Amino acid sequence: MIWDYIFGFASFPNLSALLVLSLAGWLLFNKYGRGLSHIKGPAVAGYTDLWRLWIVWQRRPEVALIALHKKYGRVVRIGPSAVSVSNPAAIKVIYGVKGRFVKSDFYPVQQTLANGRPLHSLFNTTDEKYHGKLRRGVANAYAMSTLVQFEPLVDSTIKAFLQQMDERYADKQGPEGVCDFGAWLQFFAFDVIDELTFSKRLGFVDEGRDVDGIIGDLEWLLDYVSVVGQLPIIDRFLLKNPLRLLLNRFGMLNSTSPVVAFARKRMGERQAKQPQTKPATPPPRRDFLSRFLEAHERDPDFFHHQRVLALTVANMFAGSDTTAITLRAIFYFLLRNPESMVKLVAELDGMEEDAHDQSHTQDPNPNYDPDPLVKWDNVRDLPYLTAVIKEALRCHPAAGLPLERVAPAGGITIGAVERDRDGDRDVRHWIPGGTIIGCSAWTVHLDEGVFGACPEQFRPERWIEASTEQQREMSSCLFSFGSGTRSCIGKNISLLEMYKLVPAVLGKYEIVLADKRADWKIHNAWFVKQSGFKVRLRTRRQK
Ligand code: HEM
Repeated sequence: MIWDYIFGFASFPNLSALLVLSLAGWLLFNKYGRGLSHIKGPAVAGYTDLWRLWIVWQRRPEVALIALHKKYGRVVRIGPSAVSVSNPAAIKVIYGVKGRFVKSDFYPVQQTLANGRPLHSLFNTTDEKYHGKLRRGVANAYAMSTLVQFEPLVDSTIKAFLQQMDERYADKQGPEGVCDFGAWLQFFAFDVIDELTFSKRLGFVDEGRDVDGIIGDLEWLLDYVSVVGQLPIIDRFLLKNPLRLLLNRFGMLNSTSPVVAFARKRMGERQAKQPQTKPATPPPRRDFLSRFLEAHERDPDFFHHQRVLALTVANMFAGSDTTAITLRAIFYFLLRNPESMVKLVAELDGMEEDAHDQSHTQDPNPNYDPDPLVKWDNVRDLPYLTAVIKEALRCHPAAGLPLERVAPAGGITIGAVERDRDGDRDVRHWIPGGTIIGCSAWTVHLDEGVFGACPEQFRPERWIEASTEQQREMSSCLFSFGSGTRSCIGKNISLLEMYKLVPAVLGKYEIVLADKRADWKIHNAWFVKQSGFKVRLRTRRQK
């Protein structure tokens, strides 16, 4: 009897109607049942995450987000269960050291595969306990005190970079002298991270090209993760579908990315070279891999080889494009603001002679370097250089999407009662537990209350003119490296690269834009990459 009823109902029109009703019910639940109806935003965004996906697909989500915050205020609903916050004060709440807001499912989409298994790295894991143990085990390798030991590794890549600039472009007329500087800065950033991690450059700078298609592969991955990350479930049907993983595990399909293949090869070489007995003193130049392998020796169960591999891959994934983007921003903004360029060059020229590394001159040997590089210790406190780097990080943050976290169970109140000339305004918002919430540096950095007037303008002076208290506030709200327990562990390394490369290039060349009328092009696929940044180089002087 009941079966007759069910089969009688299961006609095509009835099933279609049921489907339409369920879909409508689900959309309405998304819009009104998730506890976010009180937060303003584009109407469609409340119904489906496909809206976010579409915005990201168009490759300028940072522009869309800035416009949304201008229109709707500091808290904007960008999905059925997702909000973006542009209020700098929210950084402490969302990314605070207690780590109560865990990373969202956006991050595991970024896990690269090795033998059909996703690599859980420092960057992409959502497991806070695991992350804490992993980070504590290797934090020392990234510490400020370790930088001095990394300096020679950065120097060797800078020298290779300058040599290529000399041989290929410097002082050349016509099309021959036009250097795609943006591409070269990327070659530099990739080679530095290879050198720091494995003591071996892959050869991007030496060959002037994308070796083994690594840059192209990462670009593809970023295009994929930025879009799929808006609806992470799709990843299970595409890159991480179980059949694909299984075929990969049994060697019937090779989906190991070139970055992982490169890292694994280097690890294999290192392990083959390792002596049977431990040396009494560690080697003088310890790269990241040797430090990670030391962690493996201390705790082989936790830091097993797959994890060591994940750590090296995280360096390459998180440390190459981001640094290249910031370097491009520094040079580009300087070229677009000649008065800033003049001030910076004057500061660098004014450095004392001993700011240059002449350590090897004590040794009267053929290694004498007539063109020494500045030392980190001598440039790290230069006020204008520091202001330029901070301002470039502020105006063009490398990460171009909100750094998504999940609000803790029990929910949270964001905002405060604000007082202005018109009296008190209650701008508090209740965010239910489980909501995806995040700040994007692109919107946070436009806060006039923190960063001063005309925040859309590149003006390094704002970091110098501000009072000590304001400077502290600005630095704590500079969100380019994230904040809290999951903030960038490689920040010091990238600063080392910037503080060394910028003086090296500007000390050697006068740079001009190849075509002043041509703006760079921007492609935001999680990382906000620029292209079409071409220059000419004229040799200034030999030190
Ligand atoms: C200008 C250069 C860089 C920028 C702008 C940058 C930006 C960031 C940001 C925003 C995060 C936090 C992501 C989040 O919360 O979702 C992060 C994390 C991370 N970065 Fe960087 N980064 C840079 C350079 C580097 C370098 C050179 C390395 C490696 C040597 C590196 C390794 C990492 C790692 C491993 C994490 C994950 C940290 C954790 O969760 O514990 N980054 N970076």
